[in-house]
Amino acid sequence: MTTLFNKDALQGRMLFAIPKKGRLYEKCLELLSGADIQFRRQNRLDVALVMNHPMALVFLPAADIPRFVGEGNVDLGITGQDMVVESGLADLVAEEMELGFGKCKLQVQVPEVDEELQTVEALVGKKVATSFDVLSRKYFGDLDAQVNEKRRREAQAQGREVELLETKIEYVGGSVEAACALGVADGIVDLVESGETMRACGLHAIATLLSSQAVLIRPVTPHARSNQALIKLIVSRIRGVMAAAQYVLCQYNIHRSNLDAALAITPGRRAATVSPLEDDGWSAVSAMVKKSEVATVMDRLEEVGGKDIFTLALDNCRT
Ligand SMILES: Nc1ncnc2c1ncn2[C@@H]1O[C@H](COP(=O)(O)OP(=O)(O)OP(=O)(O)O)[C@@H](O)[C@H]1O
Ligand SMILES: O=P(O)(O)OC[C@H]1O[C@H](OP(=O)(O)OP(=O)(O)O)[C@H](O)[C@@H]1O
Repeated sequence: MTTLFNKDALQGRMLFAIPKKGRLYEKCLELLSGADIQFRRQNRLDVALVMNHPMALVFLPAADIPRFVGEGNVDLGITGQDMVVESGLADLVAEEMELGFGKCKLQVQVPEVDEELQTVEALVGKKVATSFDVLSRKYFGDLDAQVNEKRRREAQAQGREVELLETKIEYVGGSVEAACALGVADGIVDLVESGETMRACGLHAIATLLSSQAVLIRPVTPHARSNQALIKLIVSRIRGVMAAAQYVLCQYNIHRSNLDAALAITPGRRAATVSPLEDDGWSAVSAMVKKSEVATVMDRLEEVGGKDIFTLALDNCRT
């Protein structure tokens, strides 16, 4: 019987790594569907052959994807920027594009009630629990050095000995937010999006290590077997899905005397399309407008005499 965990089954296929579960999974499936990457994932299998391209999807833990990409075992991958930095392999991984979902911040959090621990300096020498131990060791390593240097200078001025402090970073695999309540740590370093988890645990943030979102990544040094043409096609399709999600097509009519003012409001991505109307002196304009700016753009078009203004959602596009 042939299994998908067989090198031969994957021979000649471009490999694309997708988080196997968790916060990024559903959004990745939407992106694959928008890019018309067709596959059927069999129950319990972490490899799926793509039906309409010589390609296979490999479902991996988000934390492992930077290594598989960086070492050239797969040709493309989606994971969080936080995972890329935490992997320590950022130099081997090229960020092809930010994907606009999975937005969060990696923050130092402490119990709100603990009045003595309201700055990161106050955590120096104490215990910090996290799943991001590489980033946390670096952050607190630098902070320990700064705090110790200050203490050393103060002690020297007073002619006394000083004890150097070292923050202890405790790795925990999940449910980091429970660490303080359980007495495992004085503070934590964990991801925050809405802040609900943090607040529910009586914690608040006192510093940010980094801001993150999902990214499409590829190896800096592609594998010799890589199908570069297919990689380029898939990247371009994903870019199209991303652009379609960010833009709408705005159409309106405008008298030619106000056309310049209107085009300054809707310059389009490259240029707006202007067509003459039968009605003397009027033009029809269509231009791509950022979704986030559409209400303001419509207000401003009305102000300069725009008529019959409407927007159309984009399903997909290439720009
Ligand atoms: N609350 C959140 N909001 C937005 N994005 C998040 C959030 N939590 C995590 N992420 C992003 O999703 C990535 C994967 O996190 P997730 O918690 O889904 O991990 P996971 O792969 O399911 O691992 P595990 O379940 O073992 O913790 C993170 O690295 C981060 O980039
Ligand atoms: O600010 P919020 O919107 O509340 O999100 C933050 C939570 O999301 C992540 O965990 P997730 O729920 O993915 O589960 P995990 O703890 O198992 O990783 C993170 O570790 C926080 O616990």
